[in-house]
Amino acid sequence: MNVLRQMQGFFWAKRSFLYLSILCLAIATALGLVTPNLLRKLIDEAIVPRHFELVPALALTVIGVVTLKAVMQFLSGMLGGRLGNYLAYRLRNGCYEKLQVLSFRYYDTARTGDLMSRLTGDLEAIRQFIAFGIPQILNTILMVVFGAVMMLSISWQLTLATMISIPFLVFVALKFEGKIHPAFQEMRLALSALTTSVQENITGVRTVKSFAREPHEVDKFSVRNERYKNNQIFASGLWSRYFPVMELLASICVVLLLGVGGTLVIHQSLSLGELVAFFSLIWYIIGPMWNIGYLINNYTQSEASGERVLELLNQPIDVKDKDNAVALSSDEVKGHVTFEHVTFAYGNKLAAIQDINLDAPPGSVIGLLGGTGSGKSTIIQLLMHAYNVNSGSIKLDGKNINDIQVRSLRSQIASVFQETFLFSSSIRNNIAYGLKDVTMDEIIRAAKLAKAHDFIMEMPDGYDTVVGERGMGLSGGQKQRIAIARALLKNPKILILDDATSAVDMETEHEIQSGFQEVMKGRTTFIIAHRISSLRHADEILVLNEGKIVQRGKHEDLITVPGPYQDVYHIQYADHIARMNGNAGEQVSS
Ligand SMILES: Nc1ncnc2c1ncn2[C@@H]1O[C@H](COP(=O)(O)OP(=O)(O)OP(=O)(O)O)[C@@H](O)[C@H]1O
Repeated sequence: MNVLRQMQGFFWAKRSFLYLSILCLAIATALGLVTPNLLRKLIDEAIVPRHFELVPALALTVIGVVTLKAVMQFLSGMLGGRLGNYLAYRLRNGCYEKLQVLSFRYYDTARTGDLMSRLTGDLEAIRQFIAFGIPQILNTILMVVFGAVMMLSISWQLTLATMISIPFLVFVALKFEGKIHPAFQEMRLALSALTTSVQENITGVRTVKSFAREPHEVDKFSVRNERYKNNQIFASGLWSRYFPVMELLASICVVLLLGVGGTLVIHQSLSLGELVAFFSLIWYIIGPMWNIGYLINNYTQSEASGERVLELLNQPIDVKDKDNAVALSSDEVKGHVTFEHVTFAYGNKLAAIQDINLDAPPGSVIGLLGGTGSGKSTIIQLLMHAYNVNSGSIKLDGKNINDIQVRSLRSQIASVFQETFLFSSSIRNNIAYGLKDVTMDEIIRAAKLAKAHDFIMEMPDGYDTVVGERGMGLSGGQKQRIAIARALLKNPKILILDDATSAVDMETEHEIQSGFQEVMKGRTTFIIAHRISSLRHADEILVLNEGKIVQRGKHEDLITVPGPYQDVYHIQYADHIARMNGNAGEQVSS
């Protein structure tokens, strides 16, 4: 119930549906009680005293009542269904919006399959509970209460006899629930493992195929499929045992009532009509008992689903705008970036970067070089305010980025990452991603600068060619060039190239970089690269090792001093250096 209270905001606007649905349900349940009474009348006042002229009117009344009850049930179901759908719709939107604002820190540990199941399976469980679960629970309560009152008004002795069987029925129902609940949970886990297999297999299809691991994947899937099948067999075994046991208990109750009721009729303390009416009321009490296990199960499952959805909705946002955060105006931003003693660690891990200082005046190019895990990408992530720094400060034009609206800050930055993500849409839309009012000419200009225009024009539909999910159908280099075009089109004040040209050949890298020279003018650019050729024109190169800056300076200076930069230079330019030395040797000897 606490879960429902917390979700109130999502369905409160349509609460009238809930009230009307409950009202219709109460009317339908109450109308259900009229039929046994009419039966009693029919037997005691028409059939036994042989007043057959009353039969047509009573029969018509029964039909009228049953029809009205059906209409009420329909309305209750329809209104409940609408409310359930409305709530699920609002929650789905709410969850999706939340996913957009959650910080990177959340995504560092989030699992795709888990999030998908919250947005699908869990939301469906909540919808079902609101649409059918709540009406069923209320229906059960109303049936038991109305039925018991009515029974008591007919015969307290028979009511007592009925009540004797109830503890047994409830006991069996609860025992069953105790077994079926874990079985369902196990089934859900097995299904989740099964879907994860499929998801990972499809996502990682290239890796699977390149390692020829198809048989292993098939085996893995078979094991999980088997586990799911066994769970289902176990659960259906439980169900198939449950109903016969309940039926047996109910039949014993009916036999008992026949005995007691028959005796009362013989001794004329009960009329025949009353006995028949009582029998049709028994199901008012026993019927709901059959469902009690299912209802409890349904309730606990939906509550668990509700908690999982609420956990996502209530997830704290790590990086968010301060109340007085300012919005940047593109015309005023110059792009002067400074890091002052910045230290940062992911979660409880060791610091990923330590005491980083840098000054990137507007229009300058900063190169970042360092081994794997040395902290290059972390510096960039912090500049985009993906995480909050642990200590120190990052400033843009002298303003601490903590005081700038996150979206406004990011709108000044365009990045091209190592891995390019393309949406399954046209190339044109992928290049113009996130930008409104972009002309085709601008898109083509950006694509030309990124050296993407020619290969796009060779594609069947040119810029309208739809690329597959994650850019399937394009080479790594082509994807990267589209990403570069996307970044250039954004016309940012700060450009980030995180190993941006790693997937293109040296020649194309050179071509793209000469394109960059032009577009980088007036923009502060950060280049992360493993190739010295990408960094050599930078105004300052920072060499990182284990999160610390170990060398800094210009290419020409860095190659002259012993250190990691010179080492990398020697490795990458071994041929060139050998040639130079050879020439020098020749000159000396000649
Ligand atoms: N999202 C994350 N969660 C936890 N730790 C992380 C995360 N990203 C990076 N790290 C850790 O932070 C350190 C610095 O990583 P970073 O990605 O900045 O290195 P890098 O120099 O860019 O490496 P590469 O050249 O391989 O991309 C590493 O020890 C890495 O394991």
